[in-house]
Amino acid sequence: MKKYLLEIKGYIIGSLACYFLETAATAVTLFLPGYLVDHYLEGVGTIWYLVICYILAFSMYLIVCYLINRFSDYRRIKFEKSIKNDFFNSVIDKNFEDYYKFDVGEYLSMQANDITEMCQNYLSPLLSIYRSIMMIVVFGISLIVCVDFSIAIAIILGSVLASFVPQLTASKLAERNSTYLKEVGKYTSKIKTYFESHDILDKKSANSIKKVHQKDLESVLSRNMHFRKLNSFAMVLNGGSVEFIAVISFIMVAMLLYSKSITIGMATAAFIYSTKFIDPIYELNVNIGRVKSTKNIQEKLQDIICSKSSDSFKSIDRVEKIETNHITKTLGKTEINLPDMEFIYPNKYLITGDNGAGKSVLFRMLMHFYKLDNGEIKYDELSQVDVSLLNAYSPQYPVIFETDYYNNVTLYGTYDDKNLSLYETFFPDDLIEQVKTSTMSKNLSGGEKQVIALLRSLCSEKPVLLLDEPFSAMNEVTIEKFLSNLDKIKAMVIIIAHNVNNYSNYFKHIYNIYGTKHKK
Ligand SMILES: Nc1ncnc2c1ncn2[C@@H]1O[C@H](COP(=O)(O)OP(=O)(O)OP(=O)(O)O)[C@@H](O)[C@H]1O
Repeated sequence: MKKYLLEIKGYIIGSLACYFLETAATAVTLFLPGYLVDHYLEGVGTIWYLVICYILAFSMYLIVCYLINRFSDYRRIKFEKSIKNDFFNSVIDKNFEDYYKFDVGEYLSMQANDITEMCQNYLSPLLSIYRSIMMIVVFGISLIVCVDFSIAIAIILGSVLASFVPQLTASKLAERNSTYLKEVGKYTSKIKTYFESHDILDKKSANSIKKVHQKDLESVLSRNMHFRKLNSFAMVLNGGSVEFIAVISFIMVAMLLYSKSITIGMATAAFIYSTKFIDPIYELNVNIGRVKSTKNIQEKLQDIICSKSSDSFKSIDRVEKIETNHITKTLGKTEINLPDMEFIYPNKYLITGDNGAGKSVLFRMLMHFYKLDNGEIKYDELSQVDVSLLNAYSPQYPVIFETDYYNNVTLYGTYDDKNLSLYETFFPDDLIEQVKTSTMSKNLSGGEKQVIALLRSLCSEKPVLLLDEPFSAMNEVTIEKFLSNLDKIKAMVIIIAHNVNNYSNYFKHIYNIYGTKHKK
């Protein structure tokens, strides 16, 4: 958090300076009524003097309040922007295993809710704590100087004791808040799937989904209620301890007035100060609680932002031969045994096999997303290499960005388009025309999306293309046109595909994978 606070130190200093001016202006407006009560008989000049002082102090207070709000907006936006950016970049940079520690919905919820919530409940309350301390000090001194020492000491001591009360509930509150936010992450993940299921739902299944959703919603809100229940109690406890100071000062003013130890003006000032003194103490208590309630969220976000994926293998961008030897991998209850395979640049390979045999898992191992349990994968005799510049991976379900054709195939301009027009000739003209003219690639058909995914892999110009079911939504004409151009691709191409009989004649090298054992 320190790094983010340092980034906005200018705004923080500006805010603190404004808080000081606000406190000074308030202290003057609090002092003047009592002074007026004791000195109004001194003449019209004194009264005018006090009126002008009051108007000036009040005007300064208004101007400073405006500045405080502006500083608050700027620092809040900058703070949130830095954290959201760092969070997004860290998630994007994570390796496969680290990334899948959380679900996409949980990341969405953290990016959209947790960070915003943390900024709301951390930054402003943290500065408000300083503001409250400043007010307590200034009002405390004013009480001692302008009112009466014994009242001032009683109020100050009571305040110090009251400021410890939030500690009683703070850690429990933080724990409940973090449990609630975790549930919100899971809920976001689930409703994402429910909304995506919209098109397959009929009236009956829609009702089932509504019931399941209602249960999920009740579960997440019950967590919120659990947090709020304690929060309500904490507020009453913290508020009550602060209000108790008002009771003490009331009793003391009454006794001092009775014994004629203070004037009516001093009593007026004591009432006004003690009421105003209570506000910052109350705020101090509430804000300490709010800052503490974000502790667990802060730790979770910091874990994600600070943990760097530590693969520091040698990066390679060309390869002559890839070999797999005696690979086994257990995922959940499934044990996968893969046959030994050899892939030579720039040959083209077809991989086929039963559903669930481990074909996609093989690609994830070639990408080093999964670590092997046994066996090895060698890239030109090397087993510890960074393959991100070598392999272009196209997963079973095409990833389509919410942008146009060009940005999709070049991945927002990352890849060169020098051979794009050549690659476009690998597909039927009318299909390419349709894909190119669509302004929002998200709306394309399944087969059209697969065209985009293939063109993106080709434009990467990487020497190894790993294409997982690239034709599953394409018609035969399109598939055959692409396969008849296969030899024009200057890369090692490994394709996972079913209905092998239809296009096995396009491949000289075919591997069949039937090695999965299901554990009991
Ligand atoms: N992360 C995972 N956790 C648990 N099991 C997994 C995981 N990933 C894959 N599996 C299991 O491993 C097996 C192989 O999956 P894989 O996706 O490689 O199959 P596939 O050969 O590509 O099948 P298909 O042709 O149906 O796409 C399946 O039984 C799958 O359920």
